[in-house]
Amino acid sequence: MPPQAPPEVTLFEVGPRDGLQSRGGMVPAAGKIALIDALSRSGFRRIEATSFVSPRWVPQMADAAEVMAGIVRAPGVRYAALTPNLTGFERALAAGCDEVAVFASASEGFSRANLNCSIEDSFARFAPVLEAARGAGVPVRGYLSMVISCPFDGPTAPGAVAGWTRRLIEAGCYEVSLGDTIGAGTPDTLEPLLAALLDETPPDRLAGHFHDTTGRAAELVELSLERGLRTFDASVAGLGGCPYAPGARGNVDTRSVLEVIEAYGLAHGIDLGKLAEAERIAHELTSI
Ligand SMILES: CC(C)(COP(=O)([O-])OP(=O)([O-])OC[C@H]1O[C@@H](n2cnc3c(N)ncnc32)[C@H](O)[C@@H]1OP(=O)([O-])[O-])[C@@H](O)C(=O)NCCC(=O)NCCSC(=O)C[C@@](C)(O)CC(=O)[O-]
Repeated sequence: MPPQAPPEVTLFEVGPRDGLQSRGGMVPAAGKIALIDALSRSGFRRIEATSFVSPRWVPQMADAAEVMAGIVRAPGVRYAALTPNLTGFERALAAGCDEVAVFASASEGFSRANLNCSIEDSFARFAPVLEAARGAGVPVRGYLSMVISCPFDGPTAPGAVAGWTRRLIEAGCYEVSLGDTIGAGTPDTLEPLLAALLDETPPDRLAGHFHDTTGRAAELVELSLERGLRTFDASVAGLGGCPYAPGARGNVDTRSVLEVIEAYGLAHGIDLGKLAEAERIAHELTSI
């Protein structure tokens, strides 16, 4: 096979975490491990493997440590996990995660539903995570949910998203992933949001995290690419949803993001043949 060009766009594969966290049936750890290993073989360099959250809140991720212990760690791949508080960070560190993520909401309603606290209080919980991560040399990603609209609070003001994004970066996150958690976005609503964000934050500190509820996520990736973003979250076979966001559907399918990237003539570094094997496993797991 000819050598692939170095990636110009980074795919952050979130299927094993975002894709499997809200399934009614419990996917066994062995199935999650097989999926992550197939994604590693496909060429992803950033894979969100699991989350170290409360098992009372998200029982589907209770096996986080077992999953991390079982995967084959491919060289050059960063295996990431969500950590909402210091307990989560300590568990993730013990499990050998290469990076962690704190996750905030741009809307108060979802912050309370997902984290059981206000947005401001969630930042207070993240502070010790960021401090401990700095001490341990672990990079921290930030997520911001409901950047377009929230099922509890309605449309989100672009200025508020820009402000919380700045706060995450100032707190020490190397990048902020912009979550259209319920897939409400259209190019018309994303355009003013990106304008507000890019006024204060450079595009290389932002990632697009789109859900494909209305089938328009590919258009949002296109617009983001045109505005300079080069990192996108996506989920193998379009797995996904969020247990605390009514109406959230699957993340944008990884393959459809790759198609957009290719249409723009940009390199992504993923082997589409090997991705098919990961897709087969994803379909098998979701038929459980
Ligand atoms: C933040 C809390 C813990 C607050 O939950 P709480 O109930 O307010 O806090 P607590 O401190 O009282 O903890 C409750 C219980 O969980 C335990 N606990 C506490 N923390 C941990 C931990 N890290 N690991 C393991 N156990 C933990 C703690 O010890 C206690 O155990 P008990 O005494 O009842 O036996 C809870 O609300 C929580 O875990 N929320 C996570 C919800 C979640 O994972 N949602 C999905 C991910 S976000 C998402 O999908 C959106 C995203 C990122 O994809 C972007 C987008 O699309 O927008």
